[in-house]
Amino acid sequence: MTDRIHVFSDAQGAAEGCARAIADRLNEAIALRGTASLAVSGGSTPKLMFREMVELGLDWSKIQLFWVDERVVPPTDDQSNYRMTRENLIVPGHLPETQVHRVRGEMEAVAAAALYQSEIEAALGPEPRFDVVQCGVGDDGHTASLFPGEPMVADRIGLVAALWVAKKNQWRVTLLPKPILAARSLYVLSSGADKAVAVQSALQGPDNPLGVPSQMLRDAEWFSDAAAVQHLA
Ligand SMILES: O=C1O[C@H](COP(=O)(O)O)[C@@H](O)[C@H](O)[C@H]1O
Repeated sequence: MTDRIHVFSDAQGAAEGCARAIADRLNEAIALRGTASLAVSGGSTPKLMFREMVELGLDWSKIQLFWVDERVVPPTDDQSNYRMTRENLIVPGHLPETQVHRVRGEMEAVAAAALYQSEIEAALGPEPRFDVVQCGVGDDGHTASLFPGEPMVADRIGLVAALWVAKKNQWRVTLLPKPILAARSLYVLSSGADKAVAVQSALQGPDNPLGVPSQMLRDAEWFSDAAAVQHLA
Protein backbone atom coordinates (compact mmCIF):
# COMPACT_ATOMS: atom_id res chain seq x y z
CA MET A 1 0.00 0.00 0.00
CA THR A 2 1.22 3.52 -0.72
CA ASP A 3 1.03 6.70 1.33
CA ARG A 4 -1.75 7.89 -0.99
CA ILE A 5 -4.12 5.41 0.68
CA HIS A 6 -5.38 6.54 4.06
CA VAL A 7 -6.89 3.64 5.98
CA PHE A 8 -9.20 4.11 8.96
CA SER A 9 -10.72 1.53 11.27
CA ASP A 10 -14.28 2.25 10.17
CA ALA A 11 -16.41 4.16 7.68
CA GLN A 12 -16.89 7.06 10.10
CA GLY A 13 -13.13 7.51 10.37
CA ALA A 14 -12.67 7.43 6.58
CA ALA A 15 -15.48 9.95 6.14
CA GLU A 16 -13.97 12.28 8.74
CA GLY A 17 -10.51 11.97 7.17
CA CYS A 18 -11.83 12.75 3.72
CA ALA A 19 -13.98 15.63 5.00
CA ARG A 20 -11.03 17.20 6.80
CA ALA A 21 -8.78 16.90 3.72
CA ILE A 22 -11.47 18.48 1.54
CA ALA A 23 -11.98 21.30 4.04
CA ASP A 24 -8.22 21.98 4.22
CA ARG A 25 -7.91 22.18 0.43
CA LEU A 26 -10.98 24.43 0.13
CA ASN A 27 -9.71 26.75 2.86
CA GLU A 28 -6.31 26.94 1.12
CA ALA A 29 -8.00 27.80 -2.18
CA ILE A 30 -10.08 30.51 -0.50
CA ALA A 31 -6.95 31.95 1.11
CA LEU A 32 -5.15 31.95 -2.28
CA ARG A 33 -7.89 32.93 -4.71
CA GLY A 34 -10.82 34.11 -2.59
CA THR A 35 -13.00 31.33 -3.92
CA ALA A 36 -13.07 27.52 -4.11
CA SER A 37 -14.82 24.82 -6.11
CA LEU A 38 -15.83 21.32 -5.08
CA ALA A 39 -17.42 18.47 -7.06
CA VAL A 40 -18.92 15.68 -4.94
CA SER A 41 -20.16 12.20 -5.69
CA GLY A 42 -23.48 10.62 -4.87
CA GLY A 43 -24.72 7.20 -3.91
CA SER A 44 -24.76 6.59 -0.17
CA THR A 45 -21.08 6.58 0.87
CA PRO A 46 -20.67 10.40 1.09
CA LYS A 47 -23.48 10.83 3.66
CA LEU A 48 -21.16 10.50 6.67
CA MET A 49 -18.60 12.74 4.98
CA PHE A 50 -21.21 15.44 4.31
CA ARG A 51 -22.36 15.35 7.95
CA GLU A 52 -18.75 15.85 9.03
CA MET A 53 -18.28 18.70 6.56
CA VAL A 54 -21.24 20.49 8.13
CA GLU A 55 -19.40 20.38 11.47
CA LEU A 56 -16.21 21.86 9.99
CA GLY A 57 -17.64 25.35 9.61
CA LEU A 58 -16.57 26.06 6.02
CA ASP A 59 -17.31 29.46 4.47
CA TRP A 60 -19.84 28.19 1.96
CA SER A 61 -20.43 31.70 0.60
CA LYS A 62 -17.02 31.32 -1.09
CA ILE A 63 -17.38 27.70 -2.26
CA GLN A 64 -19.09 26.64 -5.48
CA LEU A 65 -20.61 23.18 -5.23
CA PHE A 66 -20.93 20.82 -8.21
CA TRP A 67 -21.57 17.10 -8.69
CA VAL A 68 -19.36 14.45 -10.28
CA ASP A 69 -22.47 12.73 -11.63
CA GLU A 70 -26.21 12.60 -11.38
CA ARG A 71 -29.01 10.19 -12.06
CA VAL A 72 -31.51 11.66 -14.54
CA VAL A 73 -34.41 11.79 -12.12
CA PRO A 74 -36.25 14.72 -10.54
CA PRO A 75 -34.43 16.40 -7.61
CA THR A 76 -37.05 15.05 -5.21
CA ASP A 77 -36.48 11.43 -6.27
CA ASP A 78 -34.97 8.97 -3.77
CA GLN A 79 -32.22 8.22 -6.31
CA SER A 80 -31.20 11.83 -6.85
CA ASN A 81 -27.62 12.55 -5.85
CA TYR A 82 -28.65 16.19 -5.41
CA ARG A 83 -31.41 15.16 -2.98
CA MET A 84 -28.97 13.12 -0.88
CA THR A 85 -26.52 16.04 -0.80
CA ARG A 86 -29.30 18.51 -0.01
CA GLU A 87 -30.47 16.44 2.96
CA ASN A 88 -27.01 15.81 4.41
CA LEU A 89 -25.00 18.93 3.48
CA ILE A 90 -26.88 21.75 1.78
CA VAL A 91 -29.74 22.14 4.28
CA PRO A 92 -27.88 21.34 7.52
CA GLY A 93 -24.84 23.39 6.39
CA HIS A 94 -27.02 26.34 5.26
CA LEU A 95 -25.29 26.51 1.86
CA PRO A 96 -26.43 29.52 -0.17
CA GLU A 97 -28.47 28.37 -3.20
CA THR A 98 -26.39 30.72 -5.41
CA GLN A 99 -23.35 28.50 -4.76
CA VAL A 100 -25.10 25.24 -5.67
CA HIS A 101 -24.74 24.07 -9.29
CA ARG A 102 -26.84 20.96 -9.65
CA VAL A 103 -27.46 18.83 -12.74
CA ARG A 104 -31.06 19.39 -13.80
CA GLY A 105 -32.06 15.74 -13.49
CA GLU A 106 -35.66 16.57 -14.29
CA MET A 107 -34.66 17.55 -17.86
CA GLU A 108 -33.96 15.33 -20.87
CA ALA A 109 -30.45 13.92 -20.36
CA VAL A 110 -28.56 15.46 -23.30
CA ALA A 111 -30.02 18.89 -22.60
CA ALA A 112 -29.24 18.53 -18.87
CA ALA A 113 -25.63 17.63 -19.68
CA ALA A 114 -25.25 20.63 -22.02
CA LEU A 115 -26.72 22.98 -19.42
CA TYR A 116 -24.50 21.54 -16.68
CA GLN A 117 -21.39 21.93 -18.85
CA SER A 118 -22.25 25.55 -19.60
CA GLU A 119 -22.73 26.20 -15.86
CA ILE A 120 -19.29 24.70 -15.12
CA GLU A 121 -17.68 26.74 -17.91
CA ALA A 122 -19.37 29.94 -16.73
CA ALA A 123 -18.00 29.41 -13.22
CA LEU A 124 -14.57 27.92 -13.96
CA GLY A 125 -13.80 28.66 -17.61
CA PRO A 126 -13.39 26.40 -20.66
CA GLU A 127 -10.60 24.33 -19.06
CA PRO A 128 -12.12 23.85 -15.61
CA ARG A 129 -9.95 22.84 -12.65
CA PHE A 130 -11.99 22.09 -9.57
CA ASP A 131 -10.09 22.66 -6.35
CA VAL A 132 -11.39 19.32 -5.11
CA VAL A 133 -13.13 16.44 -6.87
CA GLN A 134 -14.40 13.66 -4.59
CA CYS A 135 -15.10 10.39 -6.34
CA GLY A 136 -16.65 7.16 -5.15
CA VAL A 137 -16.27 3.59 -6.36
CA GLY A 138 -19.12 1.21 -7.04
CA ASP A 139 -18.83 -2.48 -6.14
CA ASP A 140 -18.60 -3.15 -9.89
CA GLY A 141 -15.60 -0.81 -10.24
CA HIS A 142 -17.48 2.14 -11.71
CA THR A 143 -16.68 5.69 -10.77
CA ALA A 144 -18.70 8.81 -11.51
CA SER A 145 -21.28 7.35 -13.93
CA LEU A 146 -18.61 5.60 -15.98
CA PHE A 147 -19.57 1.94 -15.67
CA PRO A 148 -17.56 -1.10 -16.84
CA GLY A 149 -17.56 -1.30 -20.64
CA GLU A 150 -18.22 2.42 -21.12
CA PRO A 151 -15.79 3.72 -23.79
CA MET A 152 -16.11 7.29 -22.51
CA VAL A 153 -13.64 6.31 -19.79
CA ALA A 154 -10.95 6.87 -22.46
CA ASP A 155 -12.24 10.33 -23.38
CA ARG A 156 -9.66 13.00 -22.52
CA ILE A 157 -11.34 15.87 -24.38
CA GLY A 158 -14.94 16.28 -23.20
CA LEU A 159 -16.12 17.77 -19.94
CA VAL A 160 -19.63 16.40 -19.38
CA ALA A 161 -21.68 13.67 -21.05
CA ALA A 162 -25.14 12.17 -20.93
CA LEU A 163 -25.10 8.40 -21.16
CA TRP A 164 -27.52 5.50 -20.94
CA VAL A 165 -26.49 3.01 -18.24
CA ALA A 166 -28.10 -0.26 -19.27
CA LYS A 167 -27.40 -2.10 -16.01
CA LYS A 168 -29.22 0.62 -14.08
CA ASN A 169 -31.85 1.11 -16.81
CA GLN A 170 -31.24 4.83 -16.35
CA TRP A 171 -29.84 7.90 -18.02
CA ARG A 172 -26.96 9.54 -16.19
CA VAL A 173 -25.06 12.80 -16.55
CA THR A 174 -21.40 12.57 -15.64
CA LEU A 175 -18.18 14.50 -15.57
CA LEU A 176 -15.74 12.93 -18.03
CA PRO A 177 -12.16 11.99 -17.08
CA LYS A 178 -10.59 15.29 -18.20
CA PRO A 179 -12.16 17.54 -15.53
CA ILE A 180 -11.93 14.79 -12.91
CA LEU A 181 -8.22 14.21 -13.50
CA ALA A 182 -7.51 17.96 -13.80
CA ALA A 183 -8.68 18.58 -10.22
CA ARG A 184 -6.13 20.29 -7.99
CA SER A 185 -6.94 17.60 -5.43
CA LEU A 186 -8.62 14.32 -6.35
CA TYR A 187 -9.97 12.27 -3.46
CA VAL A 188 -11.71 8.90 -3.39
CA LEU A 189 -13.92 7.81 -0.51
CA SER A 190 -14.64 4.08 -0.37
CA SER A 191 -15.85 2.10 2.61
CA GLY A 192 -17.28 -1.32 3.32
CA ALA A 193 -16.43 -4.94 2.57
CA ASP A 194 -18.68 -4.82 -0.51
CA LYS A 195 -16.09 -2.47 -2.09
CA ALA A 196 -13.05 -4.64 -1.35
CA VAL A 197 -12.84 -6.44 -4.70
CA ALA A 198 -13.44 -3.22 -6.64
CA VAL A 199 -10.82 -1.31 -4.63
CA GLN A 200 -8.25 -4.05 -5.22
CA SER A 201 -9.03 -4.13 -8.97
CA ALA A 202 -8.88 -0.34 -9.15
CA LEU A 203 -5.56 0.04 -7.37
CA GLN A 204 -3.68 -3.19 -7.98
CA GLY A 205 -5.48 -5.15 -10.71
CA PRO A 206 -4.11 -5.63 -14.22
CA ASP A 207 -4.48 -2.49 -16.37
CA ASN A 208 -8.03 -2.52 -17.74
CA PRO A 209 -9.71 0.88 -17.40
CA LEU A 210 -12.51 -0.14 -19.77
CA GLY A 211 -13.42 -3.03 -17.46
CA VAL A 212 -12.59 -1.18 -14.24
CA PRO A 213 -13.16 2.56 -14.83
CA SER A 214 -12.03 3.44 -11.29
CA GLN A 215 -8.49 2.54 -12.40
CA MET A 216 -8.39 6.10 -13.72
CA LEU A 217 -8.20 7.14 -10.04
CA ARG A 218 -4.90 5.35 -9.37
CA ASP A 219 -3.01 8.60 -8.75
CA ALA A 220 -5.72 10.03 -6.51
CA GLU A 221 -5.65 10.12 -2.73
CA TRP A 222 -7.89 7.41 -1.23
CA PHE A 223 -9.76 7.42 2.08
CA SER A 224 -10.99 3.96 3.03
CA ASP A 225 -11.96 1.85 5.96
CA ALA A 226 -10.09 -1.37 6.73
CA ALA A 227 -12.84 -3.50 5.21
CA ALA A 228 -12.58 -1.85 1.79
CA VAL A 229 -8.80 -2.35 1.55
CA GLN A 230 -8.71 -5.91 2.94
CA HIS A 231 -7.55 -7.38 -0.42
CA LEU A 232 -4.74 -4.87 -1.02
CA ALA A 233 -1.20 -6.22 -0.89
O1 LIG B 1 -24.25 5.48 -8.78
C1 LIG B 1 -23.34 5.97 -8.14
O2 LIG B 1 -22.49 5.15 -7.48
C2 LIG B 1 -21.20 5.56 -7.05
C3 LIG B 1 -20.87 4.70 -5.84
O3 LIG B 1 -21.90 4.90 -4.86
P1 LIG B 1 -21.85 4.20 -3.44
O4 LIG B 1 -23.13 4.50 -2.79
O5 LIG B 1 -21.66 2.74 -3.70
O6 LIG B 1 -20.68 4.79 -2.74
C4 LIG B 1 -21.15 7.05 -6.73
O7 LIG B 1 -19.81 7.44 -6.54
C5 LIG B 1 -21.81 7.85 -7.84
O8 LIG B 1 -21.73 9.23 -7.58
C6 LIG B 1 -23.24 7.43 -7.94
O9 LIG B 1 -23.97 8.17 -8.89
